[in-house]
Amino acid sequence: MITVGLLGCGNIAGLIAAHRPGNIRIAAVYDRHVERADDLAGRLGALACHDFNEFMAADYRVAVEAASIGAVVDHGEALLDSGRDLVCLSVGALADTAPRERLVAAARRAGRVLRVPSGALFGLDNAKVGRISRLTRVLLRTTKPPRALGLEAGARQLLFRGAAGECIRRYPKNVNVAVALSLATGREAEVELWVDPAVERNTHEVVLEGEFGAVVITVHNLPSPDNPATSRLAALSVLALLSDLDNPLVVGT
Ligand SMILES: NC(=O)C1=CN([C@@H]2O[C@H](COP(=O)(O)OP(=O)(O)OC[C@H]3O[C@@H](n4cnc5c(N)ncnc54)[C@H](O)[C@@H]3O)[C@@H](O)[C@H]2O)C=CC1
Ligand SMILES: O=C([O-])CC(=O)C(=O)O
Repeated sequence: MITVGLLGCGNIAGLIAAHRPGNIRIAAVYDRHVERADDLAGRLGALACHDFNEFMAADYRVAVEAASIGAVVDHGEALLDSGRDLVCLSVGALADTAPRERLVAAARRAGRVLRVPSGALFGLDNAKVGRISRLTRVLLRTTKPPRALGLEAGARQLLFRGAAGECIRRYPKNVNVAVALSLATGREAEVELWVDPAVERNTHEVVLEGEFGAVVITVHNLPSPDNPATSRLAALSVLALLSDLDNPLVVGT
């Protein structure tokens, strides 16, 4: 049984709770909105933590952050130092070298692992060959319905083109995947962020070229029910990651 503490009781946490398989028990939940923690804990029979100290004191093996970049910056190190693995969805917190190195150092000190799930993307598994064999192009082209960014647009519109680190600074709730792709490949991704009133799904195109050859992967993600910016796949991907922690047969690089 894998025991989990959920940091953040919003949309992804709700999906994790609804779809969790039998080998995962959510033992404790924490949100800065106390009523969200109470509500989710009530549905799960978990401990509702009303502040971060309570969450630290609770008994679970893996912390899953589904909150915000700020939550990772504020609490990531303490969670790792306490001897838990940390699964981090707000990957934008790892875009800059200094905070990333602080978290990695904490994981190393504690002998634990900071895990970045595939989230809303497919293809991070073999994208990791970029750390072994040269890639000449790493591009993420993301297209979302305007409402996912709280915008109205009459036509397809390019919001941003440039480096992943700059894109996540400008759109911290929409392109965590760009930072995940950069970390996987070891090369900062170029990003195009579009809004398009003609699309219903959050669409991510991953384009990689290099010594291995070339690949284009397009993911057409259903948005999640309570947050159109976030794809359902991101929550399911965390459950797949957690399920593998105790698995004697692990598939995928
Ligand atoms: N890596 C990936 O592929 C993806 C990552 N994300 C990221 O995952 C995170 C969660 O997404 P959702 O569940 O859709 O968001 P949400 O907004 O529905 O829920 C986030 C919850 O966390 C709580 N929270 C935020 N900061 C907190 C803090 N410092 N301390 C305690 N509670 C805090 C909020 O009150 C809220 O209830 C976001 O940062 C989002 O950008 C979303 C989609 C894909
Ligand atoms: O859920 C998605 O499609 C991607 C997303 O919001 C993110 O990476 O922050």
